Amino acid sequence: MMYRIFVINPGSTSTKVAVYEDEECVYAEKVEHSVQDLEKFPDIMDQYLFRKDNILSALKKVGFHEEDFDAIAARGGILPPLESGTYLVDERMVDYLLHKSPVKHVSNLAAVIAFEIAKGRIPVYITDPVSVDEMIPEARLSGIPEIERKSLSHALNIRAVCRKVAKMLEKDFNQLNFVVAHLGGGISVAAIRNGRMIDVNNANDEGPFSPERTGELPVGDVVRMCFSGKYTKDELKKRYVGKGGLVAYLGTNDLREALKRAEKDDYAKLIVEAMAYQIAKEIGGMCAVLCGKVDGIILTGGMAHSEKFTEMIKAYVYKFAPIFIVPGEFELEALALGALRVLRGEETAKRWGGS
Ligand SMILES: Nc1ncnc2c1ncn2[C@@H]1O[C@H](COP(=O)(O)OP(=O)(O)O)[C@@H](O)[C@H]1O
Ligand SMILES: CCCC(=O)OP(=O)(O)O
Repeated sequence: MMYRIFVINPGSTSTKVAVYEDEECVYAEKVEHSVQDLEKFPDIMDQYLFRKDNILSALKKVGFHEEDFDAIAARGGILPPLESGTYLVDERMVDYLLHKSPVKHVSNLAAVIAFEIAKGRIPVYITDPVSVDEMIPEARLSGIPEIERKSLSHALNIRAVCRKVAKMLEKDFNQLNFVVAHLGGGISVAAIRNGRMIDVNNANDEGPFSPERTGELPVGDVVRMCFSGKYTKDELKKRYVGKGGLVAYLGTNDLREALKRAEKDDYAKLIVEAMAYQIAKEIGGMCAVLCGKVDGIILTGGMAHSEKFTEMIKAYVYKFAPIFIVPGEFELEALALGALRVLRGEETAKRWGGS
């Protein structure tokens, strides 16, 4: 029996959709949203109808209808911390994502829209949401009791590329240790021990600076900035997520553009090299988390397309473990395969305990 799955993955500036028939992707589209379109919605969650209309139009354009699918697979958003795996979406989860999630992230919309499209006729699944949390206890402490470190990462792509490399090595993912650096608009660097993500930088607040985010900052200076009276809370937030990193230094979030400028401009060269340096430093830290027992360091995400950039990182970390470059992201595929494993009965969908 063939299963047809509709996949929904909203990103900050686009919504990606795909149709899978078993493991085969028969249709994929990235629906781009202009800044002008998105600016109409000051609150991300108000984009709900706009995103849903875009998704349904994309479907209709290629002749699919809601009733053609056996399931919908949606990117999981910011739920309370949870184990990796595939979860059945229910009303309580939808309510949480819509009204209670502590972080407004566009991934929160995916399951909500999917649930509305499914109308209870077919199941909706999320796989490895942003808030997958498998951190070991010692990774949780920040140094201030009221603040616990949070596991908010590109868990879906990180786990998908681990599976790919494990398959290449003809080994079981659950018996391998990896350090994975997802190098996108935001950056997550994770330590994977026997298939579990035991530590990862929060891609919004910690780790290296990235094309659009500052990552970790010197805390004393941040406090001074907060109390300077010069910025509102929202302005400061935008400085560290959205307008930080490459954007702050070079006015672009595009590594290709930054690399081009670096050929002639020493300042741009310094910034790109500093980003590679910070990424390497985080990778080194995660190698220590794994006590140096690392089967592979995986570089993935959009920036891993650039050989020039991955070579800069490799120069620091090549002695630690074999390096695997898996450019781009495999989120649509990972969502489809997560749902497929459940439809085929190879895995049971987890029920979300709620909050
Ligand atoms: N072929 C490429 N060469 C170098 N950098 C690239 C390439 N493709 C994408 N990038 C860079 O990757 C970053 C975005 O990563 P991506 O994973 O696509 O983003 P997102 O996190 O938004 O999904 C941008 O800085 C972009 O310039
Ligand atoms: C908050 C962690 C996940 C994340 O940063 O996703 P995007 O890069 O897609 O915003």
